[in-house]
Amino acid sequence: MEKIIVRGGSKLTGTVKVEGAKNAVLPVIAAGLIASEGKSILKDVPALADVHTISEVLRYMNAEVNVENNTVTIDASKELTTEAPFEYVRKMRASVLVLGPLLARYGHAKVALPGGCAIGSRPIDQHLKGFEAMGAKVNVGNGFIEAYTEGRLKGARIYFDVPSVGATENVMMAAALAEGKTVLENCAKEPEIVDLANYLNKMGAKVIGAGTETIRITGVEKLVGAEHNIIPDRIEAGTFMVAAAITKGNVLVKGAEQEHLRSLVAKMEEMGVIIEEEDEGLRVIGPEKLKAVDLKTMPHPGFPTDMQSQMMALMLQAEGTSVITETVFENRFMHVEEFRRMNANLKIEGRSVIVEGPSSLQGAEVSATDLRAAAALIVAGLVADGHTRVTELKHLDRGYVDFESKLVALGADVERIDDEVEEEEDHPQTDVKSSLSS
Ligand SMILES: CC(=O)N[C@H]1[C@@H](OP(=O)(O)OP(=O)(O)OC[C@H]2O[C@@H](n3ccc(=O)[nH]c3=O)[C@H](O)[C@@H]2O)O[C@H](CO)[C@@H](O)[C@@H]1O
Ligand SMILES: C=C(OP(=O)(O)O)C(=O)O
Repeated sequence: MEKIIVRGGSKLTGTVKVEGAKNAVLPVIAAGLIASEGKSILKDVPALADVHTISEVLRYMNAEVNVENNTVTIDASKELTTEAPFEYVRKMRASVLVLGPLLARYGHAKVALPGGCAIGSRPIDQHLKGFEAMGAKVNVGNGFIEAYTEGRLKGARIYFDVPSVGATENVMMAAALAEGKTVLENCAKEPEIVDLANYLNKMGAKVIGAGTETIRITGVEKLVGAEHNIIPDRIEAGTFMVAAAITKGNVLVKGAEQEHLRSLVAKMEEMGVIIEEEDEGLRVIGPEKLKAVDLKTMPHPGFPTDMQSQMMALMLQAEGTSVITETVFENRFMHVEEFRRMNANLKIEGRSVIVEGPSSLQGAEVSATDLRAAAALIVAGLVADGHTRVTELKHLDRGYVDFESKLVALGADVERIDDEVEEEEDHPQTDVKSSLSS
């Protein structure tokens, strides 16, 4: 098993470039299924495990997908299979995003039920409610969701009970090929939804209002492949911003979009971090002392839940009591126990965590509980005394490209090793022959 070893104590300096956004590229690749003609060429695609998983899902469905040098080409013009088995959905929940495109194009889609995960139960009732409102019949049973419709989906007015990113995307894709007009209300407003709408529009869709509460879609009869550049990853950018701040460093995060990061920038500034907008991105300068703050995760433009664990690491270094309240996912505090192994002073109270800082963090063996927790533990390791060993790297690799190499380029002492090699070094196996002869 692989581990990342972090030796704390280095200040980060220099420049790091962010990749294309995982949460933008996954729905965009799923949307590639909707094009019955032409090829899509997607650029600035991050080389992530999740990108390979969603590409495998499309290939399973008979689409041609080529992933090379940050470019993905998709040709979905052949007849497609409309089912996605559990082996893919298990690896990556975003596989459910093929439901909308397939249902709209073929009137049928069957996808394994995603089930719960480490951060919460993550139901998909709002996706299904949207499809049903457009005339689909939906059956959930035997571990599958199956949706079908006679003829085309019909445009409808749909009010989401919660502003769900995935439901907004899935239903928006379905509505792009539906008959007539669809109005989606109480939509999620994340930048990744705007990116998906832009791609759909390049394919010939008529979507307006993405990024606001109300999205209006006029259905068209067919969509064709298009070229599209994926937006920069605001969560990867935010993670490096926190890494720079926690080490009292000075880092230019190239590609960080101030517009997408307002809530994070505001919170970090409240803590005393200096953040300057430059032509190429955001420069982050960590202060000698960080101030304690309170924060609450909320749908965009509120503070992103995907930055909650990294900010917890930063708060561990702040002077005083900080409170983090998680309102998006009901179980996204699994990393608290791992931070405690590093000597952090944290207390969970319902949906909040009370952080008493500054903690003198100590290196320990910790396990990544989800992908952001993986990054947060590594970031905490940058200021811990001694070695921090982070395991369960499959989570990290879902969402970060070359995380450790990028940190090393900024001056951190971080390496990925194979567990067995490390054990071999710690306890070299006795050479049986030489020990017998001695
Ligand atoms: C691939 C991707 O883009 N993942 C992001 C996406 O996940 P995802 O799209 O799964 O997250 P949602 O926005 O759907 O979830 C937000 C909240 O809505 C609830 N909910 C959602 C759907 C539904 O049908 N019913 C329901 O109750 C969820 O349980 C959760 O409490 O947005 C999350 C919230 O910003 C991020 O943490 C994830 O990184
Ligand atoms: C929770 C996340 O992603 P996903 O929805 O793909 O699990 C994340 O990116 O932090």
